[in-house]
Amino acid sequence: MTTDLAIEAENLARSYRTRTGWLRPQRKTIEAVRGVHLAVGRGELFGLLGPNGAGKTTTIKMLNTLLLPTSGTARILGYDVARDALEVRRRIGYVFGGDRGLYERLSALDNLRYFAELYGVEPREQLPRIQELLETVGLSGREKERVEGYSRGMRQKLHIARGLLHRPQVLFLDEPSIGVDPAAARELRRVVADLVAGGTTVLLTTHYMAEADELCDRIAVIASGTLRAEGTPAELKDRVRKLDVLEVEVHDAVGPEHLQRLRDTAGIEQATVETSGTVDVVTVHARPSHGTHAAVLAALADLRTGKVTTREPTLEDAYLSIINGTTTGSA
Ligand SMILES: Nc1ncnc2c1ncn2[C@@H]1O[C@H](COP(=O)(O)OP(=O)(O)OP(=O)(O)O)[C@@H](O)[C@H]1O
Repeated sequence: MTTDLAIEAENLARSYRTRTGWLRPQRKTIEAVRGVHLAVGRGELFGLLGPNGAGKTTTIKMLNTLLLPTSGTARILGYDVARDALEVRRRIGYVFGGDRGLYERLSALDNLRYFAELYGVEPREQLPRIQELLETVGLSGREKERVEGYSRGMRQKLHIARGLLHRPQVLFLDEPSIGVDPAAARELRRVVADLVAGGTTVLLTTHYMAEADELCDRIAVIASGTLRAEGTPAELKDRVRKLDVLEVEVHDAVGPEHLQRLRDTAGIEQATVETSGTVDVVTVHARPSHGTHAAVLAALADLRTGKVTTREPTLEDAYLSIINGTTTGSA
């Protein structure tokens, strides 16, 4: 089957039926994914970003045949995920973050041997393929150790090696760097970038904006089951480039009333706060104006403020602006 697209979705939707309550249980339908369109080219590294519960994992599970769509269609390398599930499975790998999916009491080598058997890798190809993958992910020399002694970063690398055993053309990476330290996360990014350089198509979900910015060719932002924006990291950042980003250090606790005061100020599109060490840092997105500086400080007048800085918008600024609804549509 020939198509330039590795991943396609048209109007893809999935709802879950659940029960709420205990004494008087009631049926409830959750529309996790509501009509998603995707077109990912072969060899692309595509990021799917969104807040918790946005529908990222549900989307991935439909694309990799683990869940049937409630409506809509999806194809991987031209094969329909519902009708040609076997053909799809042969060509994809799935790696998810966290602790599931590996045998703790076995060595990394034995884990990979087991999965190679399970994925139907030819017996005489198994060992060379495993050695090659251990090399790719940087675990050579540690493969005889039991997984229970592995660090988070090493486990993630092993997960990636497992997902690549059968040489998938399309790899789904669901939060690969969750809980991994910065040095190990950088190593993982190198592994992912190398895979894409070698021609693998990757669909990645992550909550780390800097990771998405560094790695992804294109990004789609999903919230409440619908796509809110799509474009290259640069295109997404351009949406907020017309805004000034102001950061104010505050040495007292910033309350919801301060944020509300800021949001009610003319020209301010967004105000958020994050605690960094002993200070609260208030970030404000504002339309460029001479008065912004003074207006922001006035809104925080009852607090002890420190350094005020203006900086270039980051992908995180663009992301927050998209999911909070201050920018919409395709880039
Ligand atoms: N098996 C299930 N049964 C019922 N509801 C579910 C099920 N799986 C997911 N949901 C709901 O569907 C919605 C989307 O969940 P999903 O796991 O796809 O989000 P996500 O974007 O991957 O979130 P996170 O970033 O937290 O992993 C959420 O409201 C979630 O509670």
